[in-house]
Amino acid sequence: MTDVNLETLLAEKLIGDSPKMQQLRTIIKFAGRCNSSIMITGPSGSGKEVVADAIHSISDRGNAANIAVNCGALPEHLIESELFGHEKGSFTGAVNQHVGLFEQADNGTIFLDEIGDMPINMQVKLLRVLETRIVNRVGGNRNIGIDVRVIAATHKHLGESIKAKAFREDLYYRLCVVPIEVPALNERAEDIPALIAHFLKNQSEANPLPVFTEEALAAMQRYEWPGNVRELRNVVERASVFFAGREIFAEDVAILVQSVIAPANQNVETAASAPSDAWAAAQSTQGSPNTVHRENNVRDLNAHMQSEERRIIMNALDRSHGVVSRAARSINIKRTTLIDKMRKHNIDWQVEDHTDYKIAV
Ligand SMILES: Nc1ncnc2c1ncn2[C@@H]1O[C@H](COP(=O)(O)OP(=O)(O)OP(=O)(O)O)[C@@H](O)[C@H]1O
Repeated sequence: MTDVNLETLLAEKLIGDSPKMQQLRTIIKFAGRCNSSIMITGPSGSGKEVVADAIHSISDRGNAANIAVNCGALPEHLIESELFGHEKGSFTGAVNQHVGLFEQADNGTIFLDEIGDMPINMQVKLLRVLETRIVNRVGGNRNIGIDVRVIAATHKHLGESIKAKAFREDLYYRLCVVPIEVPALNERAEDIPALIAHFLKNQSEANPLPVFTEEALAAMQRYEWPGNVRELRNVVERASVFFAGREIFAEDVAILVQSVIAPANQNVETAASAPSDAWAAAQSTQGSPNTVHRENNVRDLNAHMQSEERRIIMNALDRSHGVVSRAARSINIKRTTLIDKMRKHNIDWQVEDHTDYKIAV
């Protein structure tokens, strides 16, 4: 691939020209040329999968398979056979032979998303495959050689998982040959107008597009974007419906971002028509009187944030009648992330007597 083609491809896939994005593109170009394992970190929705996809596309493996696996979404008892395959009859339900994802990705790339969620016993097996480049199907006795480039990603601090013995240090170093960090959107607010234009271009042609005024763009750049680029994409989609063919002003931005997080001192019903905390912060660099008052009452920021997170999750689950996927969508996080957080906060259907929270939905 010529340098010009490579630049064009990267510019199409990864929108944004801020210094942080330019730096990221430089690392991606380097990563595309080498064959080492890569660990991509960064907050949820920041674009880790987009980066992994870009690396695959510009690499020599670009024409071979690029297989993405969400390690947090695979049921624990199926992970091994999903990743490495199984032979017919190797366990109850194995009615056919199954070629695992590693074999399917031969000569190409496998993207192991949410690697921090991989069960510890599978981490040992993954490490062995990375070291030997050989897979064994469950119930099989053949060594199958594979040539696969591994890209892993996580939004977790794996250092903490390693300390807690939930993630193997040897696997971490094996995967983290080329570490890449994707910055949060609020660290590159300069990219927001270009991202908005990009997402508007992808909207249905059925409705006339809205027009973000300069002041609305500035307000969007002041907002914190806790859900990063994914949240921005959702807000642009919402804008295309609410403001089809109309101009969007700064005050309209509050309406667009409001449904993401309810303010701390409001109940769920009233929160639906009020701007979010992050929006309140964006409105004024001084903070509104309301914000200042709430902050003065906070004596332990960590504990406060934990209890806020729990409260928001409980409200979302209540509104979705315990349907986890719907609750996750309503607060703009992945279903697997919500399940993680439910575990962290000990939310389950046994604890809460009034609602039947269905973790597996
Ligand atoms: N730089 C970018 N240019 C264009 N689209 C982007 C960019 N970054 C992210 N996106 C879009 O934002 C959304 C979220 O990106 P992605 O899934 O890559 O995030 P992630 O960091 O992998 O999230 P998670 O941690 O939740 O898996 C996707 O729709 C993606 O296409």
